[in-house]
Amino acid sequence: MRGFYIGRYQPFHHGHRHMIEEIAAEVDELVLGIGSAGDSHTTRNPFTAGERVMMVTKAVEGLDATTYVVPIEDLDRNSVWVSHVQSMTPRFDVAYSNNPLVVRLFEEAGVEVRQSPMFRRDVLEGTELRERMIRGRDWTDLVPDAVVDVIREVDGVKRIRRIAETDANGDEPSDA
Ligand SMILES: Nc1ncnc2c1ncn2[C@@H]1O[C@H](COP(=O)(O)OP(=O)(O)OP(=O)(O)O)[C@@H](O)[C@H]1O
Ligand SMILES: NC(=O)c1ccc[n+]([C@@H]2O[C@H](COP(=O)(O)O)[C@@H](O)[C@H]2O)c1
Repeated sequence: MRGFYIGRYQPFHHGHRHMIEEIAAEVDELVLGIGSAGDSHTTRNPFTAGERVMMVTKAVEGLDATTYVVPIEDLDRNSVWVSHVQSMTPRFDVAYSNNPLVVRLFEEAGVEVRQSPMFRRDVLEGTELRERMIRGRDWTDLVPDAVVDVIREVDGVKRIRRIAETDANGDEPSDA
């Protein structure tokens, strides 16, 4: 059986890793969608699709299930989004998500969806991590070591701080 799990992974954190470990126990193969692939360099979406491909690929190394990492750009039309996803990915039998819109769209398209409880959501949340990077607070314990390495390689903390400063000065539009 093959499963599908999509997230923006801005950045990939231990909550995602926990969910993937649970999914890997149920499937033979797992397709990991990098959502909003066309977005980067904003406070809500600081990292590029390529950077997130590196984070996710390295963070799932050693998992029993075979994994495929596929970037997926957003569409203006929710009604055809599931077909768009299916056109970009290996065929899958079940979708995993805790995102209510994603759950609704897959269910309406007749795809089985499985949800799981949030894991340590008080700290394991992308928004919280980005805020910690901007404020200079510790964030490295909340993500796999491989993700720390990628963010260091691309000088990601400096980037997100610069974007946040620009936003605060009102110099540039942002989707945050
Ligand atoms: N701590 C967690 N435990 C379990 N699932 C999680 C956790 N955090 C996020 N998820 C789920 O992982 C998927 C991808 O989430 P996403 O990449 O948006 O992360 P996020 O932490 O919710 O980020 P953001 O705060 O930037 O929206 C969604 O289905 C989301 O509900
Ligand atoms: N119409 C669309 O393009 C559409 C619809 C539903 C979800 N998505 C994407 O799926 C991903 C869902 O991931 P999150 O659970 O991390 O929000 C996001 O990147 C979101 O933009 C896109």
